[in-house]
Amino acid sequence: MVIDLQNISWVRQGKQILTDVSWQVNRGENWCLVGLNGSGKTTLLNILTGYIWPSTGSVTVLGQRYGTVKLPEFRKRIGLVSSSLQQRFYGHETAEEVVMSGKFATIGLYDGVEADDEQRARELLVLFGCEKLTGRQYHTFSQGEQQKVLIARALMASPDILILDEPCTGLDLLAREQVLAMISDIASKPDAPTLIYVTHHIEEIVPCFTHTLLLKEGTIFETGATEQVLHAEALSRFFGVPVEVHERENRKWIVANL
Ligand SMILES: Nc1ncnc2c1ncn2[C@@H]1O[C@H](COP(=O)(O)OP(=O)(O)OP(=O)(O)O)[C@@H](O)[C@H]1O
Repeated sequence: MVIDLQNISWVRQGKQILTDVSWQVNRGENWCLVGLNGSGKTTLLNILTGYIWPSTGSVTVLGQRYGTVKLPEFRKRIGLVSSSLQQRFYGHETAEEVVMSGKFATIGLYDGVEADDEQRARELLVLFGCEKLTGRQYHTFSQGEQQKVLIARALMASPDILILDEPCTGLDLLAREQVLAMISDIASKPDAPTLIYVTHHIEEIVPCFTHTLLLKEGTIFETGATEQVLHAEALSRFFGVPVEVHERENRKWIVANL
C-alpha cells in the first residue's frame, strides 16, 4: 500500500479541522482530492508529508509508519508541487537549476551537482516540451511554464509519490490543458509515481485519476473509483446545490443549477 491513513483527526484551538479520516491508496492508483475552501485539503497533505502531526490516528506511507521514520530523508520519496513552493523561488535560477534543485529537496542548489544531474534536468525539460526554457531565468517564465518546470523539478528525485496541490490555479485554458497533458504523460510511464492531485475543479480530473476523494468540512464525504464518485446526486449533496454532470472523452464537468 502506498498510503494508509487510519482514523486521522486534527484539532486546533478547540476546533476540529479533520475528523476520523481514513484513506488508503494502493499502487497503480492515482487520486484526486476535491474539496471546497477550508475543507482541510492542505491540512491533510501536511499530515501526509509529516509537516503536522495528527491529534489522533496513524500515518503509514510507503510502508513506513510516521513516528518511526526519519522524515527529512524520507520526504525525498515524496515530490511536492504547491503554490507556496512557487513563491519561494526568487527567480534568478535558470530552468535547469530549478529542476536540478529537486534532487536535494532544497530550494537553492546548496549541495554538490554532478554532471549526470544536469543531464537529467535537461532531459526532463525536453521530455515535457520545455527545452526552449533552458538557460532562461525562472522569473521570465509565464505561470504555466513555471508550473511545468516545478513539476519537472519534483520528478528530479524520482519520487514514489507526486503531490500536486492545485497546480492549475491561475493558469489560462491553454496553460491548464498543457499542465494536465504533462500530468497524464507522467502517469502513463511504466515507472510513474503515485499521483495525488488536489483541486476545487471537477473539469481538471483527467482520466489518469482512477480514484477521487471528496473532502467536506474535515470529513470524507465520498471516496472511491472516480467514475462512481463523480455523479450528479453525490456532487449535488457535496456542493449543496443541484448540479448536472456532463462528460466527453472520459472527462467530466459540472454545471450548477442555482
Ligand atoms: N494552524 C491552524 N490553526 C487553526 N486553524 C487552522 C490551522 N490550519 C488550518 N486551520 C483551519 O482549518 C481549516 C482547513 O484548512 P485547510 O487549509 O486545510 O483547507 P483547504 O481545504 O486546504 O482550503 P483551501 O482550498 O482554501 O486552500 C480552515 O478553517 C483553516 O482556517
